[in-house]
Amino acid sequence: MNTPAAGIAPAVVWPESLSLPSSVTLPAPAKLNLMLHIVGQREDGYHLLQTQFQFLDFCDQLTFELTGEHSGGIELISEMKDVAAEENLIVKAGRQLQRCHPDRILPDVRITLEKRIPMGGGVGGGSSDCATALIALNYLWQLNMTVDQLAEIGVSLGADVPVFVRGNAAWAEGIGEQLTPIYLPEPYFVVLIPDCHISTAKIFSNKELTRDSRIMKIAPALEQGGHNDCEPIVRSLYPEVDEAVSWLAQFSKTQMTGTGACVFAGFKDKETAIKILCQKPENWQGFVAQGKNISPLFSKLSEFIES
Ligand SMILES: C[C@](O)(CO)[C@H](O)COP(=O)(O)OP(=O)(O)OC[C@H]1O[C@@H](n2ccc(N)nc2=O)[C@H](O)[C@@H]1O
Ligand SMILES: Nc1ncnc2c1ncn2[C@@H]1O[C@H](COP(=O)(O)OP(=O)(O)OP(=O)(O)O)[C@@H](O)[C@H]1O
Repeated sequence: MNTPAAGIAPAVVWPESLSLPSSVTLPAPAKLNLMLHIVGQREDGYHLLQTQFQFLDFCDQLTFELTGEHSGGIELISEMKDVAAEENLIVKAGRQLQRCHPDRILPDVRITLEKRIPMGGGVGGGSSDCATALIALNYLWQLNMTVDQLAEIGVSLGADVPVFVRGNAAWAEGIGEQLTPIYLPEPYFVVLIPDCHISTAKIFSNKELTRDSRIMKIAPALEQGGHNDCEPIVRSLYPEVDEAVSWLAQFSKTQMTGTGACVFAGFKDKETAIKILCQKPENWQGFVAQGKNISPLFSKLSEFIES
């Protein structure tokens, strides 16, 4: 019998405890929404979605160092100029964990962020940084919180945080937090980064947005794939995105991820993907990365399991 190319997967099991060195560098992977259907809206304005998330082996890097002090300090070193440290989702993650343990003075931590994931690109960089901070600090501060508790904190910081906390490619419903682990083919994606920063809230509040896509069952959705309901709005508002989709679509089925701006197409082998990326207009930005069903963060942390 042939194994299907896509289906429901077992959830990864995070180790209960890990002995991490006092200075450790961990990845925060980007994600793609391989389809994004909007099927309704909640009373609080949040949209009900059906989406497939897959991770990319294209990551920010976060280095965590325990400084030896115990004064509640979380220092963030980053080149992100337009987001104040206390507004950064990494520091917010740490503050939430501190708030959950008011009776403990947790060790001070210095976090250095090496940012590679384009901001506001629909590839989830902020959410992923946030999730890596939640997972890493849970181990480093020996809080023993469960993945469910971390995912609950995560969703209060951003709708996309839980998928990064849980670590599986996923079929997502609700506002993106009801997750079913899945496996999918792991192609090499050409990802183009149009030169525009798109606000998620702005796209979700657009009157013209389709909000009544037909609700799909998981099996046909995994088999048939889908489209992105935000794409027509974004293409009409941002000519850079429209051009990028039209260009990449010459080579393969192309879609936008999340609320944009990045657009992607998948290819079976890396060489083909690189060859296509090399043909893009010189002033465009982009990269090639492989789709991953298990988060690169989980894979990296597994190296620290004591045998
Ligand atoms: C578009 C996706 O990237 C798909 O994965 C996510 O749904 C967006 O997730 P995110 O960036 O973590 O979004 P959040 O920071 O939680 O929300 C930003 C804004 O987008 C709108 N929003 C977000 C998610 C959602 N399901 N419905 C919404 O209407 C809300 O106005 C919210 O204020
Ligand atoms: N560590 C962080 N990295 C990136 N953005 C952050 C971070 N912390 C806070 N932010 C804020 O979050 C906003 C959205 O960031 P992000 O790059 O995750 O967008 P996105 O890729 O469109 O996300 P999504 O696909 O989840 O909608 C940024 O404009 C920034 O103001």
